[in-house]
Amino acid sequence: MNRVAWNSLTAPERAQALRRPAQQVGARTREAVATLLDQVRARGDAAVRELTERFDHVVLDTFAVTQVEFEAAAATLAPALRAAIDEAAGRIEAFHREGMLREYAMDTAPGVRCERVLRPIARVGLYVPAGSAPLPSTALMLGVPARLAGCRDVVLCTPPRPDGSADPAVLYAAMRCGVRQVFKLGGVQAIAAMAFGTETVPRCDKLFGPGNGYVTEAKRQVAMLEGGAAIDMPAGPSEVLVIADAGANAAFVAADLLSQAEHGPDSQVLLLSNDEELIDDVAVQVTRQLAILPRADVARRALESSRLILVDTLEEAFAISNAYAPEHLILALRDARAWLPRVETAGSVFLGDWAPEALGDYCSGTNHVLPTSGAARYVGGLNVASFQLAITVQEVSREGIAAIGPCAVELATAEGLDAHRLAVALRLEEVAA
Ligand SMILES: NC(=O)c1ccc[n+]([C@@H]2O[C@H](COP(=O)([O-])OP(=O)(O)OC[C@H]3O[C@@H](n4cnc5c(N)ncnc54)[C@H](O)[C@@H]3O)[C@@H](O)[C@H]2O)c1
Ligand SMILES: N[C@H](CO)Cc1c[nH]c[nH+]1
Ligand SMILES: [Zn+2]
Repeated sequence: MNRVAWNSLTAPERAQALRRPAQQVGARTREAVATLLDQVRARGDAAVRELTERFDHVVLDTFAVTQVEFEAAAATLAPALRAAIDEAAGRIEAFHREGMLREYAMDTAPGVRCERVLRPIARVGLYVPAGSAPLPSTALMLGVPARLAGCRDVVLCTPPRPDGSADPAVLYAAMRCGVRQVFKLGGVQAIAAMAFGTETVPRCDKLFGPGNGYVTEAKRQVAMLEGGAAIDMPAGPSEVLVIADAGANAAFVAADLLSQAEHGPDSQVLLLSNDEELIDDVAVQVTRQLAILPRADVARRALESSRLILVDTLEEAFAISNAYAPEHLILALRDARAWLPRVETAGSVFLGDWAPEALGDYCSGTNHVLPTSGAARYVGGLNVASFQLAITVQEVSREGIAAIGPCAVELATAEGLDAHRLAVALRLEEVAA
């Protein structure tokens, strides 16, 4: 793996060391995605069918998963896997339920009642990746909060397998969340179908879920197009940043780095440590563990843009991490909790030697749909609120307008908006009469 000593790097070299491969989405990708979106928008299902043949090498007459397919999926799944999906769903639901927004109301002045009420987003589109590995856990991470929010229509797209079927574990996880509108579609064509609607895929108000560079770029573009759809966040190629001290277990750290590297060639994994010996040991462990990883080829490509970084102090490591804003941050530190206040940006944090990031991926209860490419500077991971509208309400009595009306009149006058002033002043006159 690439090793660097932070204090020996110039400013441009530091920027280069932390540059994400996914940020190098070139003009060519942007243009290709825009063209594919246009095709689906203009020609609906016919274009979706052609693109599925081109990119997934599958010819599909219909994309919708049938009741028979759902039942077959549940029946073919090994009982142990069904039980694991059920167990994970239970903890994800418990944690997300506890963190739900609440409605509230208060009197901001006598006779002025202000409230927040919550409504589900009516029709949401979920994307579950399956390009290089089907991710049933992602179906849970999306489906559980959508269900808790009470979304009326939940559409889910996931790429087809070579035989034209959908992954049975993804279907079982979808069913577990009450999702029955599932389409065997992947990539840009899936995002376009849910954003614009086609003859068979319903148009959705907001799209959710992770994906590769094409999926993430397609989401970015549909969010900017008139008649497109809102999106949750940029949730692209996986990342992890580990801050480890001399007492960390090198084999654990290496396994955590590789667990994200194996997601895709454009994943990025970083280790920051103030202990050179630990870095040596992690490098040895990475090589050793890579030798027996089935997805070693993918991981090796991700490691090309990954780094083992020697820092002078742990404080410096936190400064680097906060600037980088990683999707996942592992603190393999003695008394990791004591360092938590230093964390200013991150999608999800894992404290101590016994909290591998893979637990958050599957079953600790937190959500694994998290911001990548530095988006953790301004957005958090997926939660129930992502699927809700927070609507404010105000109810004002005669007493209320008498109390706060003059304030509005003053501000409207200052802004030179006379109709605003009048809307309040007329009522004030009536109340005074
Ligand atoms: N940030 C998060 O929260 C999070 C969570 C889970 C997974 N992920 C990431 O999701 C990604 C999953 O990627 P994946 O590839 O396995 O599955 P995917 O489902 O995202 O992408 C597969 C689809 O890409 C399309 N595609 C492939 N080559 C193309 C091309 N040349 N042009 C246009 N479209 C093309 C195909 O239609 C295919 O169906 C990984 O990068 C993983 O790290 C991120
Ligand atoms: N680590 C991924 C998010 O970057 C989520 C995931 C799903 N399955 C395994 N991992
Ligand atoms: Zn993962």
